Amino acid sequence: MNTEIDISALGVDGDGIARMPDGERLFVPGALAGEHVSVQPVDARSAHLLSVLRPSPDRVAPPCPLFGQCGGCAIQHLSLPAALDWKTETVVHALERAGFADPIVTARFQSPPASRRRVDLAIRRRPDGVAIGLHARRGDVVDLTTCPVLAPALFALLPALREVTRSLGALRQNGDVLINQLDSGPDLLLATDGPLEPSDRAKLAEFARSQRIPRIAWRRAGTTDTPETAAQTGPVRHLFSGIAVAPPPGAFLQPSSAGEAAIIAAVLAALPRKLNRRDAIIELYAGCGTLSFALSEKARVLAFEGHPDAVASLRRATSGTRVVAEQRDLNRQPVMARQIAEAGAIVLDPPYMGAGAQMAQIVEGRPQRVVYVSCNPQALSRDAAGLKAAGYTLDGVTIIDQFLWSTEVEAVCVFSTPPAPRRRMR
Ligand SMILES: C[S@@+](CC[C@H](N)C(=O)[O-])C[C@H]1O[C@@H](n2cnc3c(N)ncnc32)[C@H](O)[C@@H]1O
Repeated sequence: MNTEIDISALGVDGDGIARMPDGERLFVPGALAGEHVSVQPVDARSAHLLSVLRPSPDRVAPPCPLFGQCGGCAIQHLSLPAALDWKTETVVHALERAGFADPIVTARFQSPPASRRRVDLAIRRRPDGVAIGLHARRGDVVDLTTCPVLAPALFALLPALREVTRSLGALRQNGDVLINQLDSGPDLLLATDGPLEPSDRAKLAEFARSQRIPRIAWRRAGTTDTPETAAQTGPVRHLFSGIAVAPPPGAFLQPSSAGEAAIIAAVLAALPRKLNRRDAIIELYAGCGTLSFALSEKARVLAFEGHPDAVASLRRATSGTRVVAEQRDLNRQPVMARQIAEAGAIVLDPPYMGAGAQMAQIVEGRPQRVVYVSCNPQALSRDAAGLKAAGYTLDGVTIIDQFLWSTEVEAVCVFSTPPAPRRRMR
């Protein structure tokens, strides 16, 4: 039976939320906060949007014809300024839940459309060819025939990529491809559900030559095997703060270069003023050095990273710099409180699940400045609660929206604590 309801909020997945008379929440995909809508209930917790009777002033026409089918974007019906406000609130609420009342938002950044330089796409063989794209929210792959998010150079590869993957014996039904748009050109990590035959390698080599792709790596789909090089036409190279790094296939890269610059600027601005040349910054979850070389302009950097290939590429680039890189699984073997305590500052950029066991050592080490780069407000809330309990203040937070039209948001948070009082000698 159709019902009219008021939408009171936008949930973390981008669905409208209505409060029902029994206090339960009803999720309505496609509806926005403040709207009066007509819905058809699907089950006790969700409903299908039939029509918007009173639209939000923030509602806009989605810029992409695939919106609603393709699972890549969740909030194209919300204006970009309103999306940035909503993402800001998500981070602010996460910090409030951790105990920091009224966080000061120091700066906000939103990347422009058509600037995404890293993407992970699914590949499906179909009777009429190959589809390459993102999964529908609860369904199959939607062929990416247009995309307002991807950088044009990256999107331009897709037609030729469809053709070459269609011809591969290694692609039986399913595969995926991670593309990093590096300074040296597109870097592809292809995974397929069948083994790579010599004839496949020849086709990939020709594709790499014709598309000016320096490297195509391959591994079996569904595995985390070390990728093998399937085709190489030239060196792989990417500059981080002017230092050339050769990232491994599928390396973590910030999704846009402007977003990367905004994160670096916020992290550098957060460092203590009195750092001197002998101080060391401890950088945790350093990847291939996105932040490391920028930080090294301020002090020595001890950079810890768990992925062996990432840390190897970082290490190869450190000669002549003030960065020392060490491989460490920071869940199993965190940097201990005693070493943390001696650092001039701690900079951490943990994965989606947050800093886990490493956070306990940071809290115990009580460094004066902790700069936390977050990609998940829930994990940030958990980790920041430990800092609050230890007496830290939150100096400010920078909001970074570089996953345009998705529900993802990043933040750079600056935490400080006064030095521990010295014990008097009796
Ligand atoms: C969000 S990325 C940040 C990388 C880098 N700071 C950047 O901006 O490019 C998180 C990094 O944490 C690393 N990582 C994930 N789990 C880890 C662990 N248990 N120990 C150490 N590093 C880990 C990943 O390999 C990845 O490089």
